[in-house]
Amino acid sequence: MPSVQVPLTRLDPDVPVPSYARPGDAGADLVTTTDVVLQPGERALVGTGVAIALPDGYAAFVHPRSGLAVRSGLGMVNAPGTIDSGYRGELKVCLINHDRVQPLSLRRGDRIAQLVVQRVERAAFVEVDALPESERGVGGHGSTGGHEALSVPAESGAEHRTEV
Ligand SMILES: O=c1ccn([C@H]2C[C@H](O)[C@@H](COP(=O)(O)OP(=O)(O)OP(=O)(O)O)O2)c(=O)[nH]1
Ligand SMILES: [Mg+2]
Repeated sequence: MPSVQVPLTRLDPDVPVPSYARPGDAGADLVTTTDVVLQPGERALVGTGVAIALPDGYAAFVHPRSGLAVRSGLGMVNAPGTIDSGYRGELKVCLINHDRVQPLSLRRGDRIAQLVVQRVERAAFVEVDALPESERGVGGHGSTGGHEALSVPAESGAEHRTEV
């Protein structure tokens, strides 16, 4: 059951209105309006043919689709892309081919990304002399452990390991 109405215009009359593939889906699929071939490592900004007017207090996030990522290495350079509520331009997606070998071919109308609409807070950032203490404190970037199998062997030449 939709919980918010979002006015939408189609800048390309042939593209479908974004829709959720199944009940319970968080993302509504977006399509590319152009054919595009991406060489390994290449990126391209593609249009989706739609523009929206999100209500105040909402934002939308453009996420990659996992199937295309697994099958072809398709990703988004700036995932997730942030759509501001005041933005009235065409939703665009900055695609990238992460495959190291195979070029990736997309056809007009292919579903290339998904749009997740969310409520967002706007914060008042209040500068203080000292932050309140917390259990985590300044620990981050692996401070809770559990990733020993992923640590880079010393002989690999990695120079940027830091103790956390
Ligand atoms: O994947 C994306 C990301 C952004 N946008 C549009 C909507 C968003 O409201 C606007 C600005 O995006 P963002 O704030 O991420 O980019 P910026 O580099 O900060 O540009 P600006 O200075 O226009 O805010 O671009 C898209 O169409 N697709
Ligand atoms: Mg911005």
